[in-house]
Amino acid sequence: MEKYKEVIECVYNDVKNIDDIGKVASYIPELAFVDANSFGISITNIKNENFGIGDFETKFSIQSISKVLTLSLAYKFEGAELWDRVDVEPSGNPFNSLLQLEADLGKPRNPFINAGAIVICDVLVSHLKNPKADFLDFCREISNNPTLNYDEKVAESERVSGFRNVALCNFIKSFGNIKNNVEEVLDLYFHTCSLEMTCKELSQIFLFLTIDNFTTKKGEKVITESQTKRINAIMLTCGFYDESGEFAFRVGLPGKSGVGGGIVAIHPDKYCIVVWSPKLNKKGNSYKGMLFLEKFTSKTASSIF
Ligand SMILES: NC(=O)CC[C@H](N)C(=O)O
Repeated sequence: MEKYKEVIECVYNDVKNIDDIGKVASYIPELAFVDANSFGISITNIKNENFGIGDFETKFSIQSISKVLTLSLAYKFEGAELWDRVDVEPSGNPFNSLLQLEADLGKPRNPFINAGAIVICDVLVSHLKNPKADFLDFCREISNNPTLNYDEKVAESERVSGFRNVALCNFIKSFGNIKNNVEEVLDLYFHTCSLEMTCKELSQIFLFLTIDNFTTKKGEKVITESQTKRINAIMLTCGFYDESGEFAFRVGLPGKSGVGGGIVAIHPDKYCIVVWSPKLNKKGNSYKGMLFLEKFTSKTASSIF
């Protein structure tokens, strides 16, 4: 941890005051109220040792980072059958695009674009008695953190402004790939996106994808080793929408971003690192977050390649 700590302090100070060309997401009105200059980093290693700097203990909206959590639970339920409903190919398109869905007959390219995550939420609605409460329980259990919660204001803001997501869900349903009621599926989707966590909490919850054979405090396995490998692979190839290649090229770790400005990156068997800076580049990924991680993995020579 000492080696990482020194590099994090140094890169944090380097990146903190650079001219940030990004813009805070405002298409979900509630997200625009964030302090645009927030900047936090947290790293947790497989021994559960943690180090953080800056605003690493401030809660923010994790947005699409939640797509990894919903996928994990749906994969646990369905196993390999899940891939009949959603593919595992990079889309090369923006996260909220409708473009490929018609040609692909309502089967989303991957679970980390909005279309794919909406199908994953439909799978969860089919399996869970109380989808919102049960999914939250799953997150609380794998993180051993009973304080995790949704931000109802953000969820409501998404509901009233989520025209594209409503379109996506209805369009996919027209192909038969949404089995439940559209409102119920979207209600779960908007809530999962509204989950709020700190950088520290995020770097801890994702230990289940960092550590082989991870078990919860109750001694239960979350997903199998093979499932862990596959989810990390999808993060590497699809975690940053049409900038996934760029992230793999510059940072070299499996990761996932959200329009709240958070990025989670995993070095399997070593650590999980999280950066939060709300100003986003044109592809919807945190501008400073990507820069920080590029410098961090370069200086520590700790990418997976
Ligand atoms: N990329 C993201 O973080 C997008 C999530 C956002 N809730 C949406 O549905 O548009």
